Amino acid sequence: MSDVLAEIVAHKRTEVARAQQRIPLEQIKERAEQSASPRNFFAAVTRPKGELRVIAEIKKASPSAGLIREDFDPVALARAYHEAGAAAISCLTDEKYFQGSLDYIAQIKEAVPLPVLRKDFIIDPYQVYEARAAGADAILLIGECLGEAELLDLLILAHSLKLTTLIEVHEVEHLLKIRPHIGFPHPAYTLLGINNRDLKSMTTDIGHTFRLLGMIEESDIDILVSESGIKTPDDIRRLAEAGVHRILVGEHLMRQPDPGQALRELMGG
Ligand SMILES: O=P(O)(O)OC[C@@H](O)[C@@H](O)c1c[nH]c2ccccc12
Repeated sequence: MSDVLAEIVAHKRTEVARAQQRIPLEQIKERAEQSASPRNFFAAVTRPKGELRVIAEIKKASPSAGLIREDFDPVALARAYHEAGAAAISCLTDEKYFQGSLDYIAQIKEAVPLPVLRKDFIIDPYQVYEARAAGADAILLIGECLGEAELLDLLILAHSLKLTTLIEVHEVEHLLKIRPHIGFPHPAYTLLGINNRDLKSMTTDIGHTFRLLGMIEESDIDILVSESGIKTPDDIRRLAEAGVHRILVGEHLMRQPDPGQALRELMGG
């Protein structure tokens, strides 16, 4: 684990302990089970086959970039993304490092019909219940943060709550670890993300997706999401030529005065 990631994960453990004192596990479980049925994030991102689908991200700040967008209204951003043709929304919910909030999810879902991913560092079942209770339709699981047994437990729990999971990796080592579990416990609810950001050097390179592509089954290409560092229509064209049609874009859009217009331009008018 990189230093940044290790620090964030350590902080998450204290955060989960604190949250559990406020709302005990039994109570958050109850709230999760009583919340409305999730929207189908998986279907929104993978259909139709072979066509570009963009997960547009709502992110005010990040450890690598600092403050990204001063004028930050998550609901207005979600509306703009929806009108521009985003397939789904990714919303940072980490408060300390990304200036996000779990409350944004419900606000966004009230404003747009798109499914929403809780983008956070999930290391504990408590956070999965919390995500569902907050209205999330999907959660991110990061290969670099989780051992194999932990990953399987979280996948089973997410599936029992009808959440889609996006399992993301950067390192080859972690791709090898998670590869046998792609599609577990249900093939219709897991997505595989390749994160182009190297958390050690904090640089992004979409070439990383091409390098790892050879290690991914042809049949998994439709569930593959290239994440981070995507900025131009040319990036998208190159990914499409390699068969990658699902992408996750944050910073580039968040830096533009008009993120909706920027998304339209990115997707090719
Ligand atoms: O802002 P970018 O370079 O377009 O990247 C978006 C997304 O991939 C990035 O925010 C991300 C990928 N994996 C994460 C894990 C946690 C927090 C954030 C992320």
